[in-house]
Amino acid sequence: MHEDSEVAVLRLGHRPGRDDRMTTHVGLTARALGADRVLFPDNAGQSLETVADITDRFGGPFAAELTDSPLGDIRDWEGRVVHLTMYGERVQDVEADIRAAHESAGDALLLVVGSEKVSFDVYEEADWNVGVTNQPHSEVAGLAVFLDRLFEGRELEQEWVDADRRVTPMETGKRVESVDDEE
Ligand SMILES: C[S@@+](CC[C@H](N)C(=O)[O-])C[C@H]1O[C@@H](n2cnc3c(N)ncnc32)[C@H](O)[C@@H]1O
Repeated sequence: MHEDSEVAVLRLGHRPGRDDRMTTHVGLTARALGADRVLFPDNAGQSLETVADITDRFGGPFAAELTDSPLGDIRDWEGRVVHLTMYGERVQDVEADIRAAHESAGDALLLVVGSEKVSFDVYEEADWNVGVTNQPHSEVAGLAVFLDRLFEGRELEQEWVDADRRVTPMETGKRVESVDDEE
């Protein structure tokens, strides 16, 4: 979480039309919950634009990029690869090892989430295949729980820089303030 070693999220696969909102939400969730960067497949340009727009307005640092070689990105990753899958080891059993690799050993993490069927190569390339429960659900939910476990809740306190606007938390109602108006 903007510490020394990076946490990046790779969205594997994107079916235009059907996956538009899910791919965008993978990026928004990665940003909101402490990842440094998201990599989208190169047919997900609309999701990239949306995430970049949110980052412009609500702050960063956060990077969104397209990749034409997601499997190559996994193979060439200089760090450790965590693949989120309902078939994997239980997150509560492996989170401490993953956290130690990231925080103590300083390994960059690539968190991989799928859309449709994920090829077996990914299971083999991953350092950890991790299940957030071993029940089928969603890449967005799996990513959110995993990031919160990885950062042990510290991501909820993060400061946002270069934001144009900021939400003021309220018991009732909605308030969004321009950052320039306050400073
Ligand atoms: C809708 S699922 C489809 C998975 C596909 N049927 C397969 O065999 O890989 C899309 C993605 O959600 C994530 N996902 C779904 N359930 C999960 C779970 N229980 N734990 C972790 N990730 C999960 C995985 O990243 C998965 O690739």
